[in-house]
Amino acid sequence: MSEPIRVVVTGAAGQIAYSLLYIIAKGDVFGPNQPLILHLLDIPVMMDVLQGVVMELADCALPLLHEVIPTADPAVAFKDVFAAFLVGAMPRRQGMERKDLLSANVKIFKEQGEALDNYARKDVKVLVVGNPANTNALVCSKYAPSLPPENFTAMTRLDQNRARAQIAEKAGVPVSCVSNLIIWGNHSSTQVPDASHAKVMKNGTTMSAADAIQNDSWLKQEFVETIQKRGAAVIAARKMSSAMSAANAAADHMRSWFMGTSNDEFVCMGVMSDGSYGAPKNVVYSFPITIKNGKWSIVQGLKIDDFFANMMNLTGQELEEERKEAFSVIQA
Ligand SMILES: NC(=O)C1=CN([C@@H]2O[C@H](COP(=O)(O)OP(=O)(O)OC[C@H]3O[C@@H](n4cnc5c(N)ncnc54)[C@H](O)[C@@H]3O)[C@@H](O)[C@H]2O)C=CC1
Ligand SMILES: O=C([O-])CC(=O)C(=O)O
Repeated sequence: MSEPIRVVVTGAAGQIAYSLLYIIAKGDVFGPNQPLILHLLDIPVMMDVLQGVVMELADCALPLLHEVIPTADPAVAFKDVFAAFLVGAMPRRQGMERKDLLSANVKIFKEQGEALDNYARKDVKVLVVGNPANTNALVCSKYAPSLPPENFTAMTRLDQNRARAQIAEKAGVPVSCVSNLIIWGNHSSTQVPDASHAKVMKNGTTMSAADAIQNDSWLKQEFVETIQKRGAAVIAARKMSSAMSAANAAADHMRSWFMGTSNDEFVCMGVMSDGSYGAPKNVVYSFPITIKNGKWSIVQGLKIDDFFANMMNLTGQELEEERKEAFSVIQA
C-alpha cells in the first residue's frame, strides 16, 4: 500500500462536506489502495460542530483513513496537500442567483489561494465547489502565482450528472447507458447544457441523444431550462441547496482527475479558458475534458450549431462581468 496523501476539505462542518467526507474517506475517490490524511478546515465558531464530524469519521472505522486534522488555521489545513476540495462558502437562498454570493464569498478564495500558494504541494489539484464556483476558482488561482493555473478547476460535474440523468429518463434507458453530455460556461443559470454530442445506448445500439429521444424542441428548451434551474428547484423544495448530489459530483470530478477518463468518454470541468470554442480567455469556463496521467485537455473540434454558439457567448460574457465584479470587491 502506498504512502498516505493529504487531502483538505474546507467547509468541513457544512452540509456538503457531511456527505463528501465519507465518500473520500472510504476510498471512492483516490481508490481502495490509497491511504489518506484528511485535513478539515472550517471557521473558529464551527470548531465544536467539527469535533462531532471528527468523532463520526472515527466511528466509521475506515481502514484507509490514517489521520484526521480538524483546524481553523489555513496554514495547517493546506500544508502539503495533494488535493483540495474548496467547499466552504455561503450557500444561496431562494430567490438569489449564485453570483449574488460574490461579495460574501470571493475573499475566502483570495485567502485560500494565498494559503495554497504558501503551503500546498506544487502539483495540488484544486476543486472549487463554493459559489460562484467558476469565478472563485479564477480568484483562487490568481492569488496562487507559484501554482500552475491548470491546477485550479470549478465544479460543473453536478450539472453534467443532472443532464445525464434527464437524458436517460427521457430516452427510457439506465443512466449508465448515457455519456458525453456537455455543460459549457458558467455554473449559473446561463450555463449551456448541450446534448448534441451525447451518446445513448438503446436496444443494443449506440446512437445520438437526438436519435434516441426524437424530440429536438425538448432537447433545446425544456431540457436546457431544467438543468439551468435545477439548483434553484432543489432549494425551493428542500429550503437548502443541494448537498448529497453536490458531494457525489465533487467526488466524481476529483476521481476523474486522479484516475483519468476512459477512451471515448469526456467529463465537464470549469478550467482556465484558452479561448477554445470562442470562449473568453482568462475566465474559468466549463468545457468537455479528457484526462490522462492527471493532466486535463479540452476536447477540440466539436461542431457547435448557432443556437448553442449564441448561448455560449452569453455565458462567457457573464463570466467576464463576474471577473470584473470579483476583483473590484477584493480591491474595495
Ligand atoms: N458548484 C456546485 O455545483 C455547487 C456548489 N455549492 C456551493 O457550495 C458551498 C457550500 O455549500 P453547503 O455545504 O451547502 O453550505 P453550508 O453552509 O452547509 O456549509 C458551508 C461551511 O463553510 C464554512 N465556511 C465559511 N467560511 C469558511 C472559510 N473561510 N473557511 C472554511 N470554511 C468556511 C461554514 O462555516 C460552513 O460550515 C455554497 O457556496 C454552495 O452554494 C452547492 C452545491 C453545488
Ligand atoms: O443552486 C445552488 O445554489 C447550489 C448549486 O450550485 C447547485 O445545486 O447547483
